[in-house]
Parts: sequence; structure tokens; C-alpha cells
Amino acid sequence: MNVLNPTRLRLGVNIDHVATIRNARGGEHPDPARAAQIVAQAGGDGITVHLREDRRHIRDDDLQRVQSATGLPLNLEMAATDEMLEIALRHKPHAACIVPEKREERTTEGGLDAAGLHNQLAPIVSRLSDAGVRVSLFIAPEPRQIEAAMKLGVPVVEFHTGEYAHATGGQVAVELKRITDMAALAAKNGIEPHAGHGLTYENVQPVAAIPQLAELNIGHYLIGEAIFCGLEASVKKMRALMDEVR
Ligand SMILES: CC(=O)[C@@H](O)[C@H](O)COP(=O)(O)O
Ligand SMILES: NCC(=O)COP(=O)(O)O
Repeated sequence: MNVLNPTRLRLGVNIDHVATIRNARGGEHPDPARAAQIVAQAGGDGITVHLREDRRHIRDDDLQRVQSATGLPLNLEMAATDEMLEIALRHKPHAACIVPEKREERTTEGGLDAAGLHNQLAPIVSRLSDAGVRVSLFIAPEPRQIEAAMKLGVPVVEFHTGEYAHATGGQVAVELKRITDMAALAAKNGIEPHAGHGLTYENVQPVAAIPQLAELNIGHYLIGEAIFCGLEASVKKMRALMDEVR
């Protein structure tokens, strides 16, 4: 990705909620694979999908179709379960981001406890890595979690930006500083930092300006905006906002 300009902040577009709308009627429209093609035309650098245990949006049969719809790298978000590991090993996406998952949650509520789950995560990380999948951990921006990521030997962490996105008043700067400091700590220790969750046109720029961040993954807001202006336009606008601060 971005071999011509390694400093460019990559935009991974999460297309889960195209599938949410499709599933509302149980048919095939709108098709996430078509959304992936539009993301590619709009200048997105990657496609992210979260195959949830309850299949509330992305379904198993979407993976192959989304993967072959474009030449973009696919980032598969997955819970640390045997079922998801087998699926990931079958599809071999470019990257797999291990996320915490609760069946009853509305969305991913926090980061993975990589420190507490070391023994569960270690074999999953090594089997994915051996299969050539770039493993990432979706963690809170905390030193303890970065230390755990280092122990697990993952090349990438993605910081959960939900706390930042939902913060108000003086807390915004506090949350931003946590992400800024942890991006620097991760990079210093040879881990490529990414970020995502709850990012919008309004809150993306301070995060995009963090120099060590290599990739942002953004979904719900872009698909929501696409209802009003089209997916190509919403991706292009996010891309432009990110580029303005780099
Ligand atoms: C891991 C993450 O932050 C997102 O991918 C999010 O989980 C998308 O799926 P939901 O909107 O179903 O939570
Ligand atoms: N990992 C975060 C992601 O893929 C997108 O999160 P959101 O923008 O849908 O909140």
C-alpha cells in the first residue's frame, strides 16, 4: 500500500453498514462488494469488514466477493475465537484486526484486553502470522496494552478512538493526548499504529495530524454521509480532510 508515498496516511473504509442496510430486507441490495469498488474509485486505500459472531451485517459469503471486487487490501476485523480464526485462515485477508466482541453490544465498546488475554491471543496471532496475515490488535491507547502487543509480537495496533469521539469539553484534548502519546510509544517500539472508531468529518483532523499514525479505519459515518451525498463523495471528502493536515 502507498509504496509511492509511504508517509501518506491511509484511509481504510469500513463497509459493514452497507450490509446493515442490505440485511434490513434480507436481499442482495445494497451490495458491499459494489461499495468496495466505489471506495477504490474514490481513493480509499483499503477495505475493512467486521464479521461479527451474530452476522448482523457482513456475512461469510461477503468475504470472498469483497476481497475479489477490488485490488485493495482487505482488513478483516474478528473476535479471538476458533471459528473466526478458521475463517481468516481460509480467506487469508491482507490484515486481520483482533477486536473484543460482545454479542449484545450495539458496537465495539472498548479495546481488546491484550494484556489479560495473552494466552488466548498468542496462538491466534502466531497462526495468522504464519499464514502471512498482518495481525493487528484493536486496543485502548494505554501503555499496558502496547506492552502486551509487543509481547505478542504483532506488527500493528489500532487504537479505539471511541472515547475521543464521544468526549466533550476539556476531555477532548485529554483523549487526543492519550492517542498521540501512545502512537509515539508504539512507533518507537516498532509497532505501526492505526486508529479508528467514531471518526467523522468534524473530529478526524486532530487524529489524522498525529504523525506516527499510518492508517485510519472509518465506517459508520462515511456510510451515513453516503446516504446524502453518495459514497464516492463521502470517501473523497474524508480523504481531503486527512490530506489537509498531513
Ligand atoms: C471494531 C470497530 O470499531 C468497528 O469495526 C465496528 O466494530 C464496526 O462494527 P459495528 O458497528 O457492528 O460495531
Ligand atoms: N476499526 C474501526 C472501524 O473499522 C470503523 O469504525 P466506525 O467508523 O464504523 O465507528
